[in-house]
Amino acid sequence: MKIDGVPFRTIWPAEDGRAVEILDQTLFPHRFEILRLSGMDQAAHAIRVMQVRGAPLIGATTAYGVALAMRVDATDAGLAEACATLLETRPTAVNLHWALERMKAVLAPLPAEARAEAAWAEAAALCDEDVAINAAIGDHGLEIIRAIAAKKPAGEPVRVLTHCNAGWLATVDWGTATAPIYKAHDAGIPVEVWVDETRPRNQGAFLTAWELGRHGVKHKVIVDNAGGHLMQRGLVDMVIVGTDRTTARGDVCNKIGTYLKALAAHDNGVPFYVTLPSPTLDFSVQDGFDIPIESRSGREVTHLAGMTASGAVEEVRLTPEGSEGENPAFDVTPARLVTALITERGVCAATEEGIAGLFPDRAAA
Ligand SMILES: CSC[C@H]1O[C@H](OP(=O)(O)O)[C@H](O)[C@@H]1O
Repeated sequence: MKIDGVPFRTIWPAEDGRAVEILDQTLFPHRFEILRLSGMDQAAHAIRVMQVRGAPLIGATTAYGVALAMRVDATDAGLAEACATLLETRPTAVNLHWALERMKAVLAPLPAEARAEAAWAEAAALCDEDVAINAAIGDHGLEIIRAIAAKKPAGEPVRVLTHCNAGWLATVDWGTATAPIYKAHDAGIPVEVWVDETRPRNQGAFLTAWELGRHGVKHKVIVDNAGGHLMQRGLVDMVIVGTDRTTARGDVCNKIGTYLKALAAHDNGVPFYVTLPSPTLDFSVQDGFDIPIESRSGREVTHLAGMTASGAVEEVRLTPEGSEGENPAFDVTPARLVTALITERGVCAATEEGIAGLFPDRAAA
Protein backbone atom coordinates (compact mmCIF):
# COMPACT_ATOMS: atom_id res chain seq x y z
CA MET A 1 0.00 0.00 0.00
CA LYS A 2 1.06 3.61 -0.23
CA ILE A 3 2.49 5.58 2.66
CA ASP A 4 2.21 9.27 1.87
CA GLY A 5 2.06 8.43 -1.83
CA VAL A 6 5.05 6.05 -1.78
CA PRO A 7 4.24 2.37 -2.50
CA PHE A 8 5.43 0.00 0.24
CA ARG A 9 5.36 -3.65 1.10
CA THR A 10 6.02 -4.84 4.66
CA ILE A 11 9.08 -6.87 3.61
CA TRP A 12 11.32 -6.49 0.60
CA PRO A 13 14.85 -7.36 -0.64
CA ALA A 14 17.43 -4.67 0.18
CA GLU A 15 18.88 -2.88 -2.82
CA ASP A 16 22.26 -4.55 -2.30
CA GLY A 17 20.56 -7.97 -2.42
CA ARG A 18 22.32 -9.04 0.78
CA ALA A 19 19.47 -8.56 3.23
CA VAL A 20 15.75 -7.94 3.50
CA GLU A 21 14.15 -4.86 4.97
CA ILE A 22 11.00 -4.61 7.09
CA LEU A 23 8.92 -1.98 8.82
CA ASP A 24 9.56 -2.25 12.57
CA GLN A 25 5.98 -2.61 13.75
CA THR A 26 6.87 -2.40 17.43
CA LEU A 27 7.42 1.36 16.94
CA PHE A 28 4.06 2.09 15.25
CA PRO A 29 2.22 4.41 15.24
CA HIS A 30 4.65 6.84 16.79
CA ARG A 31 7.79 6.06 14.81
CA PHE A 32 8.29 4.78 11.29
CA GLU A 33 11.59 2.94 10.98
CA ILE A 34 12.88 0.50 8.39
CA LEU A 35 14.90 -2.39 9.81
CA ARG A 36 17.53 -4.35 7.85
CA LEU A 37 17.62 -8.10 8.47
CA SER A 38 20.99 -9.47 7.33
CA GLY A 39 20.78 -12.94 8.84
CA MET A 40 18.42 -15.72 9.84
CA ASP A 41 18.78 -14.95 13.54
CA GLN A 42 17.62 -11.37 12.94
CA ALA A 43 14.60 -12.68 11.03
CA ALA A 44 13.79 -15.07 13.89
CA HIS A 45 14.14 -12.25 16.42
CA ALA A 46 11.88 -9.98 14.35
CA ILE A 47 9.14 -12.64 14.43
CA ARG A 48 9.64 -13.47 18.11
CA VAL A 49 9.39 -9.85 19.36
CA MET A 50 6.74 -8.90 16.78
CA GLN A 51 8.71 -6.42 14.75
CA VAL A 52 6.85 -8.30 12.05
CA ARG A 53 3.57 -10.05 12.93
CA GLY A 54 0.46 -11.32 11.25
CA ALA A 55 0.24 -14.84 9.88
CA PRO A 56 1.06 -14.13 6.21
CA LEU A 57 3.91 -11.76 7.08
CA ILE A 58 5.29 -14.27 9.57
CA GLY A 59 5.31 -16.79 6.71
CA ALA A 60 7.08 -14.37 4.37
CA THR A 61 9.69 -13.46 6.98
CA THR A 62 10.23 -17.14 7.73
CA ALA A 63 10.91 -17.83 4.05
CA TYR A 64 13.45 -15.02 3.83
CA GLY A 65 14.95 -16.22 7.13
CA VAL A 66 15.66 -19.58 5.51
CA ALA A 67 17.05 -17.81 2.43
CA LEU A 68 19.42 -15.72 4.58
CA ALA A 69 20.54 -18.89 6.39
CA MET A 70 21.38 -20.61 3.09
CA ARG A 71 23.92 -17.86 2.41
CA VAL A 72 25.82 -18.89 5.51
CA ASP A 73 25.39 -22.65 5.72
CA ALA A 74 23.50 -24.37 2.90
CA THR A 75 24.27 -27.90 4.09
CA ASP A 76 21.47 -30.24 5.19
CA ALA A 77 22.48 -29.51 8.78
CA GLY A 78 22.36 -25.77 8.12
CA LEU A 79 18.90 -26.06 6.58
CA ALA A 80 17.65 -28.16 9.50
CA GLU A 81 19.07 -25.72 12.06
CA ALA A 82 17.53 -22.70 10.35
CA CYS A 83 14.12 -24.37 10.20
CA ALA A 84 14.31 -25.42 13.85
CA THR A 85 15.25 -21.90 14.97
CA LEU A 86 12.48 -20.25 12.98
CA LEU A 87 9.93 -22.89 14.03
CA GLU A 88 10.33 -22.05 17.70
CA THR A 89 9.65 -18.32 17.28
CA ARG A 90 5.82 -18.35 17.47
CA PRO A 91 3.57 -21.45 17.57
CA THR A 92 0.11 -20.44 16.37
CA ALA A 93 0.19 -18.96 12.86
CA VAL A 94 0.31 -22.00 10.56
CA ASN A 95 1.89 -19.88 7.82
CA LEU A 96 5.22 -20.24 9.61
CA HIS A 97 5.05 -24.04 9.40
CA TRP A 98 3.73 -23.86 5.83
CA ALA A 99 6.57 -21.56 4.73
CA LEU A 100 9.18 -23.86 6.28
CA GLU A 101 7.70 -26.93 4.56
CA ARG A 102 7.58 -25.06 1.27
CA MET A 103 11.20 -23.93 1.53
CA LYS A 104 12.39 -27.41 2.54
CA ALA A 105 10.49 -28.98 -0.38
CA VAL A 106 12.30 -26.68 -2.81
CA LEU A 107 15.75 -26.75 -1.19
CA ALA A 108 16.21 -30.32 0.08
CA PRO A 109 16.51 -31.86 -3.40
CA LEU A 110 19.10 -29.28 -4.49
CA PRO A 111 22.85 -29.43 -4.07
CA ALA A 112 24.08 -27.09 -1.33
CA GLU A 113 25.68 -24.70 -3.79
CA ALA A 114 22.34 -24.06 -5.53
CA ARG A 115 20.28 -23.48 -2.41
CA ALA A 116 20.99 -19.81 -1.61
CA GLU A 117 19.81 -18.52 -4.99
CA ALA A 118 16.83 -20.88 -5.11
CA ALA A 119 15.78 -19.92 -1.57
CA TRP A 120 15.89 -16.22 -2.35
CA ALA A 121 13.76 -16.74 -5.47
CA GLU A 122 11.24 -18.93 -3.60
CA ALA A 123 10.87 -16.39 -0.79
CA ALA A 124 10.25 -13.66 -3.36
CA ALA A 125 7.69 -15.84 -5.13
CA LEU A 126 5.93 -16.56 -1.83
CA CYS A 127 5.65 -12.82 -1.20
CA ASP A 128 4.28 -12.11 -4.67
CA GLU A 129 1.73 -14.89 -4.21
CA ASP A 130 0.64 -13.42 -0.89
CA VAL A 131 -0.05 -10.08 -2.54
CA ALA A 132 -2.11 -11.75 -5.29
CA ILE A 133 -4.03 -13.90 -2.77
CA ASN A 134 -4.93 -10.88 -0.66
CA ALA A 135 -6.00 -8.82 -3.67
CA ALA A 136 -8.30 -11.68 -4.68
CA ILE A 137 -9.73 -11.86 -1.15
CA GLY A 138 -10.34 -8.14 -1.49
CA ASP A 139 -12.25 -8.64 -4.74
CA HIS A 140 -14.49 -11.34 -3.24
CA GLY A 141 -15.02 -9.37 -0.04
CA LEU A 142 -15.82 -6.23 -2.02
CA GLU A 143 -18.92 -7.94 -3.46
CA ILE A 144 -20.17 -8.70 0.07
CA ILE A 145 -19.70 -5.07 1.09
CA ARG A 146 -21.34 -3.92 -2.15
CA ALA A 147 -24.40 -6.09 -1.43
CA ILE A 148 -24.71 -4.66 2.10
CA ALA A 149 -24.34 -1.11 0.76
CA ALA A 150 -27.12 -1.74 -1.77
CA LYS A 151 -29.59 -2.37 1.08
CA LYS A 152 -28.75 0.86 2.87
CA PRO A 153 -29.99 4.39 2.11
CA ALA A 154 -27.85 6.01 -0.58
CA GLY A 155 -24.66 7.44 0.83
CA GLU A 156 -25.01 5.79 4.23
CA PRO A 157 -21.73 4.08 5.07
CA VAL A 158 -21.30 0.35 5.55
CA ARG A 159 -20.08 0.02 9.13
CA VAL A 160 -17.47 -2.68 9.52
CA LEU A 161 -16.00 -3.85 12.80
CA THR A 162 -12.58 -5.47 12.76
CA HIS A 163 -10.40 -6.94 15.48
CA CYS A 164 -6.61 -6.82 15.76
CA ASN A 165 -4.67 -6.05 12.60
CA ALA A 166 -5.30 -8.24 9.61
CA GLY A 167 -4.32 -5.34 7.43
CA TRP A 168 -1.58 -4.87 4.92
CA LEU A 169 0.79 -4.61 7.88
CA ALA A 170 -0.05 -8.24 8.73
CA THR A 171 0.73 -9.45 5.22
CA VAL A 172 3.10 -8.53 2.41
CA ASP A 173 0.49 -6.18 0.99
CA TRP A 174 -3.27 -5.43 0.84
CA GLY A 175 -4.03 -7.28 4.08
CA THR A 176 -6.74 -9.88 4.38
CA ALA A 177 -9.55 -8.37 6.49
CA THR A 178 -8.71 -4.88 5.22
CA ALA A 179 -8.43 -5.82 1.54
CA PRO A 180 -12.24 -5.75 1.00
CA ILE A 181 -12.36 -2.46 2.92
CA TYR A 182 -9.68 -0.84 0.75
CA LYS A 183 -11.33 -2.16 -2.44
CA ALA A 184 -14.73 -0.83 -1.35
CA HIS A 185 -13.23 2.54 -0.42
CA ASP A 186 -11.42 2.73 -3.76
CA ALA A 187 -14.67 1.76 -5.56
CA GLY A 188 -16.43 4.73 -3.95
CA ILE A 189 -18.57 2.66 -1.58
CA PRO A 190 -18.75 4.55 1.73
CA VAL A 191 -17.30 2.43 4.53
CA GLU A 192 -16.55 3.31 8.13
CA VAL A 193 -14.56 1.02 10.37
CA TRP A 194 -14.86 0.34 14.08
CA VAL A 195 -11.29 -0.55 15.02
CA ASP A 196 -10.97 -2.74 18.10
CA GLU A 197 -7.91 -1.49 19.96
CA THR A 198 -7.05 -5.15 20.67
CA ARG A 199 -5.37 -5.34 24.02
CA PRO A 200 -2.73 -6.05 25.09
CA ARG A 201 -0.48 -5.40 22.06
CA ASN A 202 -3.00 -2.96 20.58
CA GLN A 203 -2.60 -4.04 16.98
CA GLY A 204 -5.88 -2.31 16.17
CA ALA A 205 -5.14 1.00 17.86
CA PHE A 206 -1.50 1.09 16.75
CA LEU A 207 -1.58 -0.60 13.35
CA THR A 208 -5.06 -0.83 11.83
CA ALA A 209 -5.91 2.77 12.71
CA TRP A 210 -2.57 3.88 11.26
CA GLU A 211 -2.98 2.10 7.94
CA LEU A 212 -6.66 2.98 7.48
CA GLY A 213 -5.81 6.60 8.16
CA ARG A 214 -3.06 6.56 5.58
CA HIS A 215 -5.54 5.21 3.03
CA GLY A 216 -8.17 7.80 3.91
CA VAL A 217 -10.66 5.27 5.30
CA LYS A 218 -12.91 6.76 7.99
CA HIS A 219 -12.56 4.87 11.26
CA LYS A 220 -12.89 5.15 15.00
CA VAL A 221 -10.84 3.26 17.57
CA ILE A 222 -12.95 1.54 20.23
CA VAL A 223 -12.12 -0.40 23.33
CA ASP A 224 -12.41 -4.14 22.83
CA ASN A 225 -15.40 -4.30 25.17
CA ALA A 226 -17.50 -1.85 23.12
CA GLY A 227 -18.12 -4.08 20.10
CA GLY A 228 -21.08 -5.97 21.57
CA HIS A 229 -22.72 -2.73 22.68
CA LEU A 230 -22.42 -1.26 19.15
CA MET A 231 -23.87 -4.43 17.63
CA GLN A 232 -26.81 -4.38 20.05
CA ARG A 233 -27.63 -0.85 18.86
CA GLY A 234 -27.52 -1.73 15.19
CA LEU A 235 -24.31 0.22 14.57
CA VAL A 236 -22.38 -2.65 12.98
CA ASP A 237 -23.30 -4.01 9.54
CA MET A 238 -20.63 -6.69 9.40
CA VAL A 239 -17.59 -8.00 11.20
CA ILE A 240 -14.46 -8.92 9.20
CA VAL A 241 -11.46 -10.52 10.89
CA GLY A 242 -8.34 -12.38 9.87
CA THR A 243 -7.10 -15.77 10.99
CA ASP A 244 -3.84 -17.33 12.06
CA ARG A 245 -4.96 -20.87 11.46
CA THR A 246 -8.28 -22.26 10.23
CA THR A 247 -9.00 -25.97 10.49
CA ALA A 248 -10.36 -28.30 7.83
CA ARG A 249 -13.86 -28.01 9.33
CA GLY A 250 -13.75 -24.20 9.63
CA ASP A 251 -12.80 -23.51 13.24
CA VAL A 252 -10.94 -20.19 13.27
CA CYS A 253 -7.96 -19.40 15.48
CA ASN A 254 -7.32 -15.67 15.64
CA LYS A 255 -6.28 -12.91 18.01
CA ILE A 256 -7.60 -13.16 21.56
CA GLY A 257 -11.02 -11.55 21.74
CA THR A 258 -12.18 -12.68 18.31
CA TYR A 259 -14.40 -15.36 19.86
CA LEU A 260 -16.18 -12.77 22.00
CA LYS A 261 -16.89 -10.66 18.90
CA ALA A 262 -18.27 -13.72 17.14
CA LEU A 263 -20.58 -14.44 20.08
CA ALA A 264 -21.85 -10.85 20.08
CA ALA A 265 -22.32 -10.91 16.31
CA HIS A 266 -24.23 -14.20 16.49
CA ASP A 267 -26.46 -12.88 19.27
CA ASN A 268 -27.27 -9.73 17.29
CA GLY A 269 -27.64 -11.20 13.80
CA VAL A 270 -24.54 -9.40 12.52
CA PRO A 271 -22.70 -11.30 9.73
CA PHE A 272 -19.26 -12.47 10.91
CA TYR A 273 -16.76 -12.99 8.06
CA VAL A 274 -13.30 -14.45 8.24
CA THR A 275 -10.83 -13.63 5.49
CA LEU A 276 -8.82 -16.76 4.88
CA PRO A 277 -5.79 -16.97 2.57
CA SER A 278 -5.23 -20.63 1.73
CA PRO A 279 -1.75 -20.82 3.33
CA THR A 280 -3.56 -20.22 6.63
CA LEU A 281 -5.65 -23.35 6.17
CA ASP A 282 -4.46 -26.31 8.25
CA PHE A 283 -6.00 -29.49 6.85
CA SER A 284 -4.12 -31.57 9.41
CA VAL A 285 -6.40 -30.28 12.17
CA GLN A 286 -10.16 -30.68 12.46
CA ASP A 287 -10.84 -29.32 15.93
CA GLY A 288 -9.73 -25.75 16.61
CA PHE A 289 -9.05 -26.70 20.20
CA ASP A 290 -6.09 -28.75 18.96
CA ILE A 291 -4.32 -25.58 17.73
CA PRO A 292 -1.42 -24.47 19.96
CA ILE A 293 -2.28 -21.14 21.60
CA GLU A 294 0.69 -18.87 22.16
CA SER A 295 1.07 -17.63 25.72
CA ARG A 296 3.05 -14.39 25.74
CA SER A 297 4.66 -12.51 28.62
CA GLY A 298 2.29 -11.21 31.30
CA ARG A 299 4.25 -7.94 31.12
CA GLU A 300 2.39 -7.19 27.88
CA VAL A 301 -0.75 -7.03 30.04
CA THR A 302 0.64 -5.19 33.06
CA HIS A 303 2.65 -2.59 31.10
CA LEU A 304 1.98 -0.37 28.09
CA ALA A 305 4.24 1.66 25.80
CA GLY A 306 3.23 5.01 24.35
CA MET A 307 4.58 8.37 23.28
CA THR A 308 5.16 11.05 25.92
CA ALA A 309 4.54 14.76 25.39
CA SER A 310 8.27 15.11 24.73
CA GLY A 311 8.05 12.65 21.86
CA ALA A 312 9.79 9.77 23.60
CA VAL A 313 8.25 6.29 23.44
CA GLU A 314 8.19 5.02 27.01
CA GLU A 315 6.67 2.11 28.91
CA VAL A 316 4.49 2.56 31.98
CA ARG A 317 3.15 0.04 34.48
CA LEU A 318 -0.65 -0.14 34.47
CA THR A 319 -1.24 -2.55 37.35
CA PRO A 320 -0.24 -2.62 41.01
CA GLU A 321 3.31 -3.64 41.79
CA GLY A 322 3.31 -7.41 42.17
CA SER A 323 0.14 -8.08 40.14
CA GLU A 324 0.87 -10.61 37.44
CA GLY A 325 -0.67 -10.79 33.94
CA GLU A 326 -1.95 -13.84 32.08
CA ASN A 327 -1.62 -13.40 28.31
CA PRO A 328 -3.08 -16.00 25.92
CA ALA A 329 -2.50 -14.39 22.51
CA PHE A 330 -5.19 -16.23 20.51
CA ASP A 331 -8.58 -17.89 20.88
CA VAL A 332 -10.71 -20.23 18.78
CA THR A 333 -14.01 -19.27 17.17
CA PRO A 334 -16.08 -22.40 16.41
CA ALA A 335 -17.15 -22.69 12.78
CA ARG A 336 -20.82 -22.45 13.81
CA LEU A 337 -20.30 -18.76 14.64
CA VAL A 338 -18.72 -17.93 11.26
CA THR A 339 -21.06 -16.62 8.55
CA ALA A 340 -18.61 -17.38 5.74
CA LEU A 341 -14.96 -17.65 4.84
CA ILE A 342 -13.65 -15.20 2.22
CA THR A 343 -10.77 -16.89 0.40
CA GLU A 344 -8.79 -16.07 -2.72
CA ARG A 345 -10.86 -18.67 -4.58
CA GLY A 346 -14.21 -17.27 -3.45
CA VAL A 347 -16.58 -17.31 -0.50
CA CYS A 348 -17.55 -20.56 1.21
CA ALA A 349 -19.30 -21.84 4.29
CA ALA A 350 -17.14 -22.53 7.33
CA THR A 351 -17.64 -26.26 6.89
CA GLU A 352 -15.52 -29.18 5.75
CA GLU A 353 -17.61 -29.40 2.59
CA GLY A 354 -17.42 -25.68 1.92
CA ILE A 355 -13.65 -25.57 2.29
CA ALA A 356 -13.05 -28.79 0.34
CA GLY A 357 -15.30 -27.42 -2.41
CA LEU A 358 -12.96 -24.48 -2.96
CA PHE A 359 -9.75 -26.38 -2.22
CA PRO A 360 -10.24 -29.98 -3.44
CA ASP A 361 -6.54 -30.20 -4.19
CA ARG A 362 -5.59 -29.37 -0.61
CA ALA A 363 -8.35 -31.50 0.92
CA ALA A 364 -7.30 -34.51 -1.16
CA ALA A 365 -3.64 -34.09 -0.17
C1 LIG B 1 -3.86 -11.73 8.45
S1 LIG B 1 -3.36 -12.61 9.82
C2 LIG B 1 -3.34 -11.37 11.04
C3 LIG B 1 -3.55 -11.98 12.39
O1 LIG B 1 -2.31 -12.02 13.12
C4 LIG B 1 -2.50 -11.30 14.32
O2 LIG B 1 -1.79 -11.83 15.37
P1 LIG B 1 -0.34 -11.19 15.76
O3 LIG B 1 -0.44 -9.71 15.59
O4 LIG B 1 -0.15 -11.63 17.19
O5 LIG B 1 0.65 -11.84 14.83
C5 LIG B 1 -4.00 -11.40 14.55
O6 LIG B 1 -4.38 -12.67 15.02
C6 LIG B 1 -4.51 -11.14 13.17
O7 LIG B 1 -5.83 -11.48 12.94
